[in-house]
Amino acid sequence: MKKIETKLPGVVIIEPDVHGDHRGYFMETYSTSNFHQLGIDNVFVQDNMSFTAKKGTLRGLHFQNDPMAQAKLVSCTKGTVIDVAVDIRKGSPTYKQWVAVELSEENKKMFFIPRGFAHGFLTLTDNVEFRYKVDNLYSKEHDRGIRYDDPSVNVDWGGLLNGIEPILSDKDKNGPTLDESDCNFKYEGDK
Ligand SMILES: Cc1cn([C@H]2C[C@H](O)[C@@H](COP(=O)(O)OP(=O)(O)O[C@H]3O[C@H](C)C(=O)[C@H](O)[C@H]3O)O2)c(=O)[nH]c1=O
Repeated sequence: MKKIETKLPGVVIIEPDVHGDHRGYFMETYSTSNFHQLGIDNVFVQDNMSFTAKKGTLRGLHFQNDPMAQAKLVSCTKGTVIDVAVDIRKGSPTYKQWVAVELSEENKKMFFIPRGFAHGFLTLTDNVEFRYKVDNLYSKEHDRGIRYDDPSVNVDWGGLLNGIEPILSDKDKNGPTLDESDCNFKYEGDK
């Protein structure tokens, strides 16, 4: 299992060891010991899975406010997405900066996003299966979203939107910018 740092401290890409043979392949996608070696000791308490039928659908940018903030370990097990994490911790040296990574059934990459970051993805294919582990339970009252096209964050979704609005939930379509939101994360040093 290999960890690749990004420009956002704590936000890392993980490449699992894939054991291929004539039948197909096997890989450990998570173990406490492997992740401890990577310096990730979050205790995951919930597994999620979403299915997105159409290419050009965007889910995000989402987070849960403290005290129900969630770190996420995400991967795409069918299809391909551009996955994005945004630093939304006021006072952080990388506040409002973002990183994007292509996750796919093909590349089997995983992406670890600590608490204090918004997360979202744009589907590049139809029939995307997206799976993730979170280290805090879902809390509807703490669930928040900010606009995928927040001009003060200025995420480059791979130039794939070219001004075409992606398929969005009503919540995401009408979401606030980060400055308009009641996001309550404060920077307390990089973990
Ligand atoms: C997140 C969540 C949602 N729900 C229910 C609430 C709604 O009735 C329904 C769909 O929720 P939502 O539209 O928020 O689903 P997504 O747009 O895929 O949201 C997710 O997408 C981005 C990419 C994320 O990183 C978050 O984990 C999550 O916010 O599932 C639950 O029952 N449990 C949950 O943990």
